[in-house]
Amino acid sequence: MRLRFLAAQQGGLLSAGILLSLVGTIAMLVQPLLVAALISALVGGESAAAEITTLVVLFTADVICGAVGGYLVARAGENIVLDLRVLVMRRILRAKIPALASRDRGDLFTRVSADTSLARVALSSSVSQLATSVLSVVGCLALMFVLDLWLALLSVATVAVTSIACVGLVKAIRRSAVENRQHNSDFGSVVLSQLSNVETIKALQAEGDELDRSTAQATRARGSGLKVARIAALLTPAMNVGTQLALALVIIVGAARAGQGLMSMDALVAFILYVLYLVSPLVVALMSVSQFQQGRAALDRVGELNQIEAEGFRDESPRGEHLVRSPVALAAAEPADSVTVAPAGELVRFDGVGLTYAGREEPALRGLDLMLPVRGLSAIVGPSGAGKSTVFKLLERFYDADEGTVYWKGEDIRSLALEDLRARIGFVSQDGSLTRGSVWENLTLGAPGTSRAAAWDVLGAVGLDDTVRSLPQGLDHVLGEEGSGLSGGQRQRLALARALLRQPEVLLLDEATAHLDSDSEARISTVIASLARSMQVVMIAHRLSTVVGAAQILVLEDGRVTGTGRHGDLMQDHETYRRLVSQQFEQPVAGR
Ligand SMILES: Nc1ncnc2c1ncn2[C@@H]1O[C@H](COP(=O)(O)OP(=O)(O)OP(=O)(O)O)[C@@H](O)[C@H]1O
Repeated sequence: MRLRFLAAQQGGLLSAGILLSLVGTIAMLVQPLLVAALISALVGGESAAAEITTLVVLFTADVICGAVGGYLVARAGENIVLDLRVLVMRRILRAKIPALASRDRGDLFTRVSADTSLARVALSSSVSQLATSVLSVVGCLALMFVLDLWLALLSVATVAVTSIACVGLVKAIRRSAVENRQHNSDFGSVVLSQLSNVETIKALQAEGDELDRSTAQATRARGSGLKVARIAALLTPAMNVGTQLALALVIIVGAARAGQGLMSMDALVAFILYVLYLVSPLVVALMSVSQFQQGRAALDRVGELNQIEAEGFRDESPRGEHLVRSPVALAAAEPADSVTVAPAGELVRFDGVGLTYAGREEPALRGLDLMLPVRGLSAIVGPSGAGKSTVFKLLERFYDADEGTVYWKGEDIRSLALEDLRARIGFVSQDGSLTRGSVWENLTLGAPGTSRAAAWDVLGAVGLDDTVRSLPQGLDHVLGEEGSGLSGGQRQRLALARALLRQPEVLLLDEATAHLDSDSEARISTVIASLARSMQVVMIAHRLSTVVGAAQILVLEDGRVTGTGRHGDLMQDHETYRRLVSQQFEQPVAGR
């Protein structure tokens, strides 16, 4: 799998770190033997300078190798997390909208943040800990056997019985930890949705209910966390009981053997030190196997994101700067020998287009036909749920039609490179969709090469220049989450300016004037009318006062276009349009 590759890429760093840690472990393992030699020298009244010097050297090597090795392994681990997160975020940001829509946002968030961290542990520190602790255990045992066979057999038997009991505990910890991670992920989902809807929660005075909801999830997470803690709390004492038992037996039997002259006192001291050394690496070895398995499970969860269906971009990592149309880029992108040619003046055509969203029985669009010319103002009106926004989503290719074809200048849009198609479309959604960051960052998102002068021009065009000048840091003023700090109308005008900076051929406005007061609306209407002289502007509008001047109004009902024409024609011929208009104006609006 590609993700495992990431660990391989850090192989050099990891191996160096593990190797150094192993050297440190060997330096530690030899120390009891030197202590024995030191005791023997001191008891025999000989000079112990050599033993003391070697002990100091070994101790220093143990500390330095352990520290540097640990750092290198941690560094490799952090590199792995970074690579993993970049890989996964690239996949998520390039994912097809339907593939993302079917997933829980909290679950995605946990996978990208918490699971990548767990995967780091599996691929770095647990591997290193396992290697050093296995070496410690094997080394201790081997040296114990060298020192005294019978005492070693006795210790191994005692420690083995305890270890078998502990393996059961480690498995139980793993099961509960998996459950705990799921509970934490569920808690994260609830918190995410509450943070996104905090104003609605307040307006509905539902703080109490929502607090109950997040508390319930947090309580579940606490429950499973405590379960992990309870079992983990048993593990070290269980291992300690085994060691104390082994130690007691070693002291009793060892002293007896030393008394009988079967082993020396200094060997007994060294042996006791090895018994003491044995416990901690044994616990660490057991825990690292469990961590490794948990990390592998997390890695699989992260790896599964790699299966999310991605959109087909020509460029491996598309960035706005390559995509914003310049006259040169545009000329190059025009199909030279296009087989299909659009009728003169035609920009977009929907031909018998149908779409049913996943999980829905009723189609959102059915056999929809429409044509958008290269210039002019078009308006899409119709009752709620008629399919107006879906038309935009198909044109942006967030979704592909189940039946029929959408054409761009006579070419099936599925045959165009996505980056070329989207570079030609400006889109302003109902909420403006701003993000945390400065006005400048929001404005130039998708148009990174923009000059300050061009930015002021476009802000002036949407009537936002004075507002931005009055902000404490002007263009560099930092907005809060989702553009908070600006009014709804100002956010929409900033989003409109951002779309205009990309010099689109078609501008899609999904109720983009919905939040404007009549003054701002009049200003924007003037801007839109002048834009429509050089490009196609399509407005979805519930406020029909904004569309009466449109060159064509398309009435959508139940996923079909049931009428096309100017306001005056539709007032005469189209009953639904007349009804929509009369619902908004006390007196039916006179035809133009
Ligand atoms: N992502 C989606 N998944 C499932 N169904 C959807 C999705 N988006 C829209 N729909 C459904 O498709 C139909 C058309 O939706 P669409 O948003 O295009 O209507 P609309 O005319 O823009 O409505 P409104 O004026 O209320 O915004 C509706 O029945 C809606 O519930």
